[in-house]
Amino acid sequence: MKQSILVVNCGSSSLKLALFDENENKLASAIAERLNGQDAFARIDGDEQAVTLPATADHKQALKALVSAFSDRQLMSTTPTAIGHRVVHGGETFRQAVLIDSDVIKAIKGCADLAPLHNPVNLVGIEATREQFPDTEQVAVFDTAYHQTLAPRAYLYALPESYYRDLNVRRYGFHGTSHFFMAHEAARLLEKTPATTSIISAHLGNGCSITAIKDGLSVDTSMGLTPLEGLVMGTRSGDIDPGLFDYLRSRGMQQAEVHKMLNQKSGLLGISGQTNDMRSLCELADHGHEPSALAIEIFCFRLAKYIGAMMASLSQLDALVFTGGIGENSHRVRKQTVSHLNLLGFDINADMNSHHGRYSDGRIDDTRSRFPILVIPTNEELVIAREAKRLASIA
Ligand SMILES: Nc1ncnc2c1ncn2[C@@H]1O[C@H](COP(=O)(O)OP(=O)(O)O)[C@@H](O)[C@H]1O
Ligand SMILES: CC(=O)OP(=O)(O)O
Ligand SMILES: [Mg+2]
Repeated sequence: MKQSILVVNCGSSSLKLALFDENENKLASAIAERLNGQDAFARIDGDEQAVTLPATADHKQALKALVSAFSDRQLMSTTPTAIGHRVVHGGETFRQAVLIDSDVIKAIKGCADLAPLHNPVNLVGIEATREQFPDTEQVAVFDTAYHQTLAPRAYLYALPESYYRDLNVRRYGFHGTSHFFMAHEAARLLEKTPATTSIISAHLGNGCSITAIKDGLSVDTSMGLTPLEGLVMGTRSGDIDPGLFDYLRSRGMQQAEVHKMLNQKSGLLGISGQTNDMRSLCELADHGHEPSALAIEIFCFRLAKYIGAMMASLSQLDALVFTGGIGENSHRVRKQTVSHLNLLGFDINADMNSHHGRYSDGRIDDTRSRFPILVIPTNEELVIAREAKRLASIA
């Protein structure tokens, strides 16, 4: 019988699916967007015809519809042999991926307070696939797991120690699956081994984070207790002064309102007043829209400052790596970011940067640059599929 591994990534309003065969070939991938609201929309990559969904479809309905569409279009012939789920917050409970059982589900629920936008919806995905494929082994792969090698100097906040001891308040870090993949891909491209490779990995998607990786291990990262800390993101503010809470409260704003403002109305969207989509922002900026140009500049400046900060954790640097939808595609963001780092010795090659993809080694640094600069497409789904295959003991 043919084996296949289904990878499920549930975001707050989206569902991404990928299907792999036992040899890690991607058989199909699909996305459903605008779930739990109006105008849900789904499509299979490489297929122009949309997959029909009820307008107010939730994650469960979207999953069913996409799995049936995979079968109807002959992309999937049998029940998957294993299912891998992205789970955002594993707290300190999960240092690595695990097979899902009822205790694991309970523990993931236990971490939900720390990632209220992500974990509950990850659990909806797990419940939906357990219902649809009750006999298939399921594996949870945590964004936080790769960052469990951070030392106390990097993960502790300068708060009274009881907050860590009694309330688990610490920096956890996220996007670990992508940063782990960068550590391995960069080593491969540089013809080294991960255990001897040190990089700074900038994952720039809707959520953005940066990680210092020393000899293959995460040693510092920009996201903290929740995925709100650090870089400027699509709709999240990243770092702010916590004094803002007192000030806004004194001006009559409620906690829920502040939460929504910082998570959903800030970042690129907040500054530009237009969109959280970097591609659209670049177009707007090209047409002279100043708030969009400013949003891009604040995004790049914060990122550049963090690249400098990440160097404090490393004793050698083999490459600066850009990944995620923005990191892989926006030559403007890469150029503007590196322009703040000339004093540290980073220099980009304008031609290689704007024609990235023409060169198979991923390099975009100039010969003058002290450090290699790489663009590497991320593949979180492949890492999740590998973990699912490993833990579900597929031959
Ligand atoms: N050609 C491009 N130029 C600039 N930004 C791009 C381009 N292609 C994609 N992006 C940006 O990548 C971001 C989405 O990244 P992605 O990694 O796909 O997100 P997610 O975190 O949802 O997986 C969006 O801001 C999008 O505009
Ligand atoms: C943790 C996080 O920010 O995830 P995403 O980029 O999917 O929002
Ligand atoms: Mg992504």
